[in-house]
Amino acid sequence: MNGAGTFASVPIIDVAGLFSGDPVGRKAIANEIGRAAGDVGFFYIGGTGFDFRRYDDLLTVARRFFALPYAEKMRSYIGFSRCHRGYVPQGEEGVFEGRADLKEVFDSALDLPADDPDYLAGNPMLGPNVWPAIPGFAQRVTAYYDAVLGIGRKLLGAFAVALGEEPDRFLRHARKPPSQLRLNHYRYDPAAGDGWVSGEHTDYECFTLLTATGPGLEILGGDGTWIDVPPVPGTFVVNIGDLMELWTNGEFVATTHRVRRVPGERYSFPLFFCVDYDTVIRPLPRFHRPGRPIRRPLRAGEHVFAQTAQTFRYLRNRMDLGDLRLPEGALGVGSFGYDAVPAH
Ligand SMILES: O=C(O)CCC(=O)C(=O)O
Ligand SMILES: [Fe+2]
Repeated sequence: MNGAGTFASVPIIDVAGLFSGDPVGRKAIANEIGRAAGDVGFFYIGGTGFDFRRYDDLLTVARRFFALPYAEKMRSYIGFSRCHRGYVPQGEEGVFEGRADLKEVFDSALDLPADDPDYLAGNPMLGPNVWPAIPGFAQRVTAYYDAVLGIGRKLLGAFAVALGEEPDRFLRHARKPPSQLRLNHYRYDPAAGDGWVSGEHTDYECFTLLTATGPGLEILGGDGTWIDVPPVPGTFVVNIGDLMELWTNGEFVATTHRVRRVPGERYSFPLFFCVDYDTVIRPLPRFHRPGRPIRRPLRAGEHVFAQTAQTFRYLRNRMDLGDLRLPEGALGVGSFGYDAVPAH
């Protein structure tokens, strides 16, 4: 935790130059991205060239899926998958204080064949997706995933440049990463009062690229106040996750965030950009600074899985039964992010 100061707003960065051939322009944008990643841990990116019809298409099939009867959705239940794919009913996932989030989710990730060697070897995050029987669902989820992953690769290169590293410093570890795309559905409940529908947390991976249908996302400022991060048309919200915070020894910060209840139904689509499962993440030597303890290394996929296992009911049950153990040296939830005390 770098004890970052206060920030009043979340910057919007036009990243079009990252996709052009001009190295000077690319460096300037990378530096802007690096500043936002260090000061706030959250920023918007525009100018990505992303065709937002892919977002509309994804939203259409997400609506269709979540409108199915519960029993039908449960045919894709995540607990049936051996690599954490499928439907997450409300009550399945909870981050803090034992209270479950008030949302339902569909989880997908890199879609590997059933004979993938890591899957066959029992890797808990790598393997095939689960697809519900909705026409176009698999195609639209995949089209969105591939396009946004491509933008993520550009960003990962820009982070390296901003940090003074070789452009492929992180990218060379992103060959077969278990990056997840989540479809979050927050149902509208007129009887419910104020409060949050997704508890405060940091994201576990390198960084997240998010689209959403409306406001509700809030991030924790260094002074303990919550700041609104509503969607801005034509942009993605980007936020730093635990692994990038670790790699930079706290130079980039995995900012704590949560989702507030809003008067209406809400969908959001975070893509959590990860690196390869077995990548050992240890703080880069340039961030070994006086007064900043050097954090312990973690394996990328093991960290993501350990956090997941502590927050999903079906995995906690397996641990209770002794069928599953947390990886050696796994951290508890909430081990990253600002040290600020939240003002509730
Ligand atoms: O719904 C949102 O805007 C954010 C969701 C989120 O933070 C998450 O899924 O990790
Ligand atoms: Fe999140």
